[in-house]
Amino acid sequence: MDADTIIEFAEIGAPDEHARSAAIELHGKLIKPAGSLGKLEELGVWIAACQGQSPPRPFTRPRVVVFAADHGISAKGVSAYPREVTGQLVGSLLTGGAAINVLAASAGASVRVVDIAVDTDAPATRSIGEFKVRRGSGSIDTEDALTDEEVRAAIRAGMKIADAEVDGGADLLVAGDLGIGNSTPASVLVAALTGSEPVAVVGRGSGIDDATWMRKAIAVRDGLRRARRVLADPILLVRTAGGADIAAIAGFLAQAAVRKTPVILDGLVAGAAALIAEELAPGARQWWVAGQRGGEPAHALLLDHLDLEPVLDLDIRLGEGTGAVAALPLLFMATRVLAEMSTHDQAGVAGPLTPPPTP
Ligand SMILES: Cc1cc2ncn([C@H]3O[C@H](COP(=O)(O)O)[C@@H](O)[C@H]3O)c2cc1C
Ligand SMILES: O=C(O)c1cccnc1
Repeated sequence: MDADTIIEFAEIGAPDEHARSAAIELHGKLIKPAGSLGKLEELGVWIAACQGQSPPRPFTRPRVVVFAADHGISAKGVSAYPREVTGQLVGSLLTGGAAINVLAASAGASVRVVDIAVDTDAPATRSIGEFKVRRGSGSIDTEDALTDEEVRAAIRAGMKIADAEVDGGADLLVAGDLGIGNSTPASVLVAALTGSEPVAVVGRGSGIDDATWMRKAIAVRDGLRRARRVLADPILLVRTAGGADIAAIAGFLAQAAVRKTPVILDGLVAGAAALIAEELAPGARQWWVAGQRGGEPAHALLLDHLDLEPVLDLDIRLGEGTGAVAALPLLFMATRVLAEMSTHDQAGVAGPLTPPPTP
């Protein structure tokens, strides 16, 4: 095997305990009753621990990378949209008209689009095809999504992109997905890794009707039958029942943790990739926060499995990274509270009558 296709992650270290304690202590000194900023305090403490310093530095380069791929299963009528929409949407992301462009611009993040496996010659995808590992993918109800070589290339691509982003100064990462039909493989992976039945994971995806839901449930059932045979091997699992976008996102999320860079997780599809990433690089989840609770049933299952409590409850079920970026303003606030608020001493404001118990 080519050295470039061996998938190995450095051991995942935990976020810094000293910085965590220092941030908790600092929260107790700021001019507010201890704990009164609720979850914003917990988020700030987590960010300090990830950065290894208290107070944490306000983010300067939050970055969204959207991974686009086609899915063979879309030919089985599991989506509300035809497959060619994926390539068309890539064009929209590049010209700035997609949901993620608008949310990211509002929240102060920049967006990069990567064509990992879009089956098109459109100029838009050609120009971003540097990491392309194939065109499309196999129909996971009857065949593997990818070959062994392809799945490794996709994971490596995600790892390299995470490295390049961190080396380029990104201090907070989001992975987004784009691929008509991709909620089907994502649902299969969640069912496989959480031990759930098909009916518990099949959601409405891009807005499917009842007849489409039935076809999707059958596709998930058949995909799950194949996936369960390879459950013990995460690379084989994503090869069998995932896709190139999911594989690349898994590599990206695991490598972000290796690089000690915090991540906001998006919805079902990025979340399914997060399950794979946690299998590949145990402990990676310590570097992730869940942006919001989405509307897909499998999303709730995967968050439980990763033991992540979402910051928000917005019912976003789009993908593209939107559910993650929606929580970004809160992470900015949580960081700046620690970095910029005055302490009682600095402000000359008297503290509580009796000092609060140390947490
Ligand atoms: C206009 C449009 C924009 C999107 N942005 C993300 N998705 C999301 O929905 C699709 C997955 O749902 P399903 O499995 O039902 O096809 C993917 O493209 C995903 O990225 C979109 C879907 C559409 C139609
Ligand atoms: O939650 C998601 O990530 C999602 C849900 C439906 C369709 N595409 C993505």
